[in-house]
Amino acid sequence: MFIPLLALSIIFIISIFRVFLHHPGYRLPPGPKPWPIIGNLFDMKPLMFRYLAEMSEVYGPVTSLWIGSSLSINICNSDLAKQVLKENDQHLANRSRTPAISLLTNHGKELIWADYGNHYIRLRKFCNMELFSPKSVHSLRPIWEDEISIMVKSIFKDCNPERNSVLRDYLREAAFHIITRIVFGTRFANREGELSEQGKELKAILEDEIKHGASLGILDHIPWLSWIPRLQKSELKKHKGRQDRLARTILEQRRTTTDHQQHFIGSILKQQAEYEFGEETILGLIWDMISAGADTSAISVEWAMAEVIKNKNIQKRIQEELNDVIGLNCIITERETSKLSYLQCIVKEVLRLHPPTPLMLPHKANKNVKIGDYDVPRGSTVHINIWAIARSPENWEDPLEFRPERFLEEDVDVKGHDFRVLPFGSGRRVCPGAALGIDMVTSMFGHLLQNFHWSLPQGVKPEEVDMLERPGLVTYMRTPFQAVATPRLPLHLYQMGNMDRTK
Ligand code: HEM
Repeated sequence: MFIPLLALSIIFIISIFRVFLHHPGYRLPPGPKPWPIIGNLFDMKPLMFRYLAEMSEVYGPVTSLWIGSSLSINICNSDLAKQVLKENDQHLANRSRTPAISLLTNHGKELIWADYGNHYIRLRKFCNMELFSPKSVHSLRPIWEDEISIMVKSIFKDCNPERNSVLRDYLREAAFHIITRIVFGTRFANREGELSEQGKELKAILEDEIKHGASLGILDHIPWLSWIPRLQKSELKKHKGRQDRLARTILEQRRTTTDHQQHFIGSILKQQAEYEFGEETILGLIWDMISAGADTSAISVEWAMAEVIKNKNIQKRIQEELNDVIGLNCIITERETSKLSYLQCIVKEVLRLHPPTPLMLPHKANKNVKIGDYDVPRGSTVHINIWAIARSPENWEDPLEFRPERFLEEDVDVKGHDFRVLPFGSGRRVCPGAALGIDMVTSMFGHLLQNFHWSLPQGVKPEEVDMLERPGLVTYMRTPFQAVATPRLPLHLYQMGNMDRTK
């Protein structure tokens, strides 16, 4: 009895020391008072970006929270975001990893969770030059056009005025096949949607990934208590083993087949020697691309559909544009996308109002820096609340209104150059898949609106649609959005192959 009590007292005293005296002489941003050991853990809310936005109304645009004994600095203002992502970018480009993420990524041996340094710079160069160059993104287009055509046919098959479509089911299915084809160069299902054994395993792993990524035990936030065994550790190790086994098998199969299609594994294997990739890095890169690429696009299209279907005038205007530019006897191709200016504005507006990663990904300071009037000590985590910044009345007129026209009135970049709207982040760690993401979202959304007229389910009023988010690193709508689809093109077009449906 005496020894546990003594141990607890020592932990208590150390924690007080760590929370209150750890950063003497620093002027830290204001925030709610932390408790010993746990810091502000009990202040945390499932929708953290909403809570942090409320907190900034009380304490100001830069605030701090103690998560256990880790300091988290939260930015809710576009000028301060610029200080983080532009002026101090080099010193704030590391990543904060929970123990679970460290285990799944071998302490950041891949790209997304790697700290900024030689390994990261090499990988990032490879991504920018090889995987996401404009030429590569362009050559991947047939993959997503084919998958979108399969999605349209599947919605058409299920069309029935009595039946509500759960859009997320179609979008996730399409995004899964697009991203796995882009990465592996293989479709893991037949045209009827029946998954192969590898496809089933891939899907199961991705479902588990969400579960593991989201399951942050309280102890995970208190790094200096890392000696206490974590219950989920063995489960995480099992998950990682399963991931590696599957990716290794597919990698070996791809190594021995020659094809001329563009896909990520092909580029990785071709450049492996030049960029000195070890197996660990290749496997990590594969899972990075799949996890970063699939949900973000499906989420954006689901939000876009909800906003447009709620607002009949916007749906009417976009369909008029589609009629004028493309007509009713063929479907959109890449050639026309650039002429669909209202469609592009809708995509920008949805990324402004509903960024799929509202707090981006956590950055970490590798040096003491100053942001605004405050110190950001080395080792602290920095979150940029891009959700709050894009809804700030300081930056936007009627910020909560979904009004795509604002982007017709002002040409605003959404790929990291305008700090009022940062759905892809900015600076060194800006999303390398931004152009691909925008193209995929524009294409999916455009096809859905060109092929079908959409209405809310019988009896549902626009104001009754649940526009809250589901908690997580990426934010789907809390309630899967449902709508009724009615075909608007000549029926024979839904039966054709993708190529035959174009002009
Ligand atoms: C609508 C679609 C997308 C959105 C909104 C989005 C958004 C973001 C954001 C906010 C970040 C974090 C930036 C930061 O921490 O500073 C990020 C990072 C990343 N994204 Fe995307 N993304 C999208 C699509 C994609 C796609 C399609 C891919 C690849 C197939 C991709 C791959 C990545 C990778 C690898 C990173 C990590 C970059 C790094 O740490 O250096 N993303 N993305």
